[in-house]
Amino acid sequence: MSIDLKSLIRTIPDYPKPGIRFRDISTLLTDAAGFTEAIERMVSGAPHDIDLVAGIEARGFLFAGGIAPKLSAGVLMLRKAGKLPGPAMGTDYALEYGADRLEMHEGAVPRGARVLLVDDLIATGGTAIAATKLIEQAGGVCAGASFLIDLPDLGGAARLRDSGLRVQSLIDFEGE
Ligand SMILES: O=P(O)(O)OC[C@H]1O[C@H](OP(=O)(O)OP(=O)(O)O)[C@H](O)[C@@H]1O
Ligand SMILES: Nc1ncnc2[nH]cnc12
Repeated sequence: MSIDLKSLIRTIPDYPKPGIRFRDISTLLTDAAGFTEAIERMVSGAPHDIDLVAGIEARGFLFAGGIAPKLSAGVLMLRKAGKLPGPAMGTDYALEYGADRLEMHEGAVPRGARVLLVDDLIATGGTAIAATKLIEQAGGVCAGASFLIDLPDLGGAARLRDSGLRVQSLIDFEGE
């Protein structure tokens, strides 16, 4: 029997700002069976001819680290501004509750490498679209995107699909 992964997500109202319903994955992460099943389902819905799994800091790292070995792929860290030690390239983007910048090491993506983008959640899609731009700017091919959670009311997954990307998510919070 499959686990009801949605029941393992906790919703915290008015975090980090009034009006935001924060979908907290920490309660799924501490559930060993739930986290294991989430990784297995993300792997089975993703394209398998992948060279690198790109995880978005911070929560995306957890899923990228779980998925990549199962696809025999490496992990590409997409970090927030100023965290990488080597020469980096980056892009600025808007969030549901602010603004941020994503960076990656120059030369981290071999030309033509097939990259699966992974994060815990997609909302407006600002972060994921910035990530796909960065991967492509670096010479990689964004072969798909996998999220644990989609907030369809904010339209991010639809925007990504409209750009031609294969997108999967396991859990939706719609109109709630
Ligand atoms: O689709 P979007 O509207 O761009 O929002 C989605 C992003 O927001 C959250 O990260 P956050 O920026 O809160 O960073 P964190 O993981 O470091 O807490 C989430 O983990 C995604 O990366
Ligand atoms: N509502 C939300 N909950 C958790 N992470 C988010 N990232 C953007 N919107 C979010």
